Amino acid sequence: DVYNVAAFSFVPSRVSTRDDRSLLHNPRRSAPAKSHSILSMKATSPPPYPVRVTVMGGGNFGLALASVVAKRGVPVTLLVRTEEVAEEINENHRHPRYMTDIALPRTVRATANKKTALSDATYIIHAVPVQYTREYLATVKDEIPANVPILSASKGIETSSLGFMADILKECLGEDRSYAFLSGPSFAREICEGVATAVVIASEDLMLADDLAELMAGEDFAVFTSRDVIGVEVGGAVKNVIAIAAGMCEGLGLGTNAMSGLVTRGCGEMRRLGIYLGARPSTISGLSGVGDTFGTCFGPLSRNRQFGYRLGKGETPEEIRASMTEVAEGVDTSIALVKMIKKRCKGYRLDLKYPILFGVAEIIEGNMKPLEGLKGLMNFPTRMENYDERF
Ligand SMILES: NC(=O)c1ccc[n+]([C@@H]2O[C@H](COP(=O)([O-])OP(=O)(O)OC[C@H]3O[C@@H](n4cnc5c(N)ncnc54)[C@H](O)[C@@H]3O)[C@@H](O)[C@H]2O)c1
Ligand SMILES: O=P(O)(O)OC[C@H](O)CO
Repeated sequence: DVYNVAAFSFVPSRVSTRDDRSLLHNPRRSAPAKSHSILSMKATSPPPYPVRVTVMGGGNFGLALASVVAKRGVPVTLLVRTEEVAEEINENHRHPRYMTDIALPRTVRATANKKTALSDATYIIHAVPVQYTREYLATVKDEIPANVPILSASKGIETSSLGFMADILKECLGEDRSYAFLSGPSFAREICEGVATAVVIASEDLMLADDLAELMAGEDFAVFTSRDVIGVEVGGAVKNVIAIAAGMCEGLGLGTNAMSGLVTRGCGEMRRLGIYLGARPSTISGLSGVGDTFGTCFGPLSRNRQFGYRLGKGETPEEIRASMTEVAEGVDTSIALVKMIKKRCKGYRLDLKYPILFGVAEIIEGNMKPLEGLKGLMNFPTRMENYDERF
């Protein structure tokens, strides 16, 4: 499996005692109950200082990150929305709705009591989808102790404010605490199965990023750090929109040439926007940018890609939305992205600078069919290939 062989090189050298079998893709992962059998559930040593982690959001990614922390031997509490879900997790070590075939580490404890979950947390991980975040934070804000750092794992742009997670968190929880942002190709299911995963944690407070990396890194979870918050956030938001386009490409029955061209041009739009907003180009080329775009566009697990695939097959955005039980962040983010680009990027004919991002938004809004979008991209005037120009 080329992806996983490549992933070996991401594992930091200090992790030398790993059992390499636990890093391999599990071909039997679709088999229920045994799907995580190659997981080495043993905890590695916890940090030599007292730490308690609380994860807000008991969806797929909240479960995955709670598992990562628990496997490091660190006490972790999952804050879920109902006592019924909490009881199910505490008694049967499974979530009743998300990844129901995955057995969580037994040390993951769940509660619906905000005070119990948050009052003594050393770090709080936020894994609630972007569009619900503001409303969610209003309900927990009073229980979050001052100064506790927050690690956000959500990817996207809020439709109401056109802000990234960094903007929303600072507005809702204040500018005084430190924030960090985890991103990169990291499907919840593969994390839970112990398949090798490499992510990046970005923070303006590099010591916080280092501490979180130290806390979370393990034999199957490599963590890199960065100071480039905007770069990491642009990648996380844009890659989901490119994945919708890639799914459409697949749904329309196009080939490898089309898919490769589309994803490369999409990454070019990501780079152009990132540079415009102050990102480092190398961040866009890294795990949270091009890396996550590859994982989301080419792998089978992405909900955004699945959304696009169904669009390509002829379903309407409304039909797909109504039938999806999980969040595909790229859908709302595509609309927000276009508005944000129009608001923040100077220059004219921005639709020609970001044809894929603008095209996906038009299709999601029902103004264009996927095939028309494709024809529009193919009928573009001849021009230089240049991803560095800002506008
Ligand atoms: N699933 C993954 O593999 C993955 C990987 C990396 C990043 N992410 C990101 O993590 C974030 C969370 O995604 P997920 O996959 O866990 O989502 P999900 O669809 O699995 O779960 C949704 C979560 O949102 C909560 N929720 C639903 N409606 C809500 C509401 N009105 N108010 C408050 N909470 C509500 C649910 O209780 C649940 O915890 C997203 O931004 C996603 O892009 C996901
Ligand atoms: O399933 P998706 O499309 O939300 O993607 C999940 C993660 O962002 C992959 O890194």
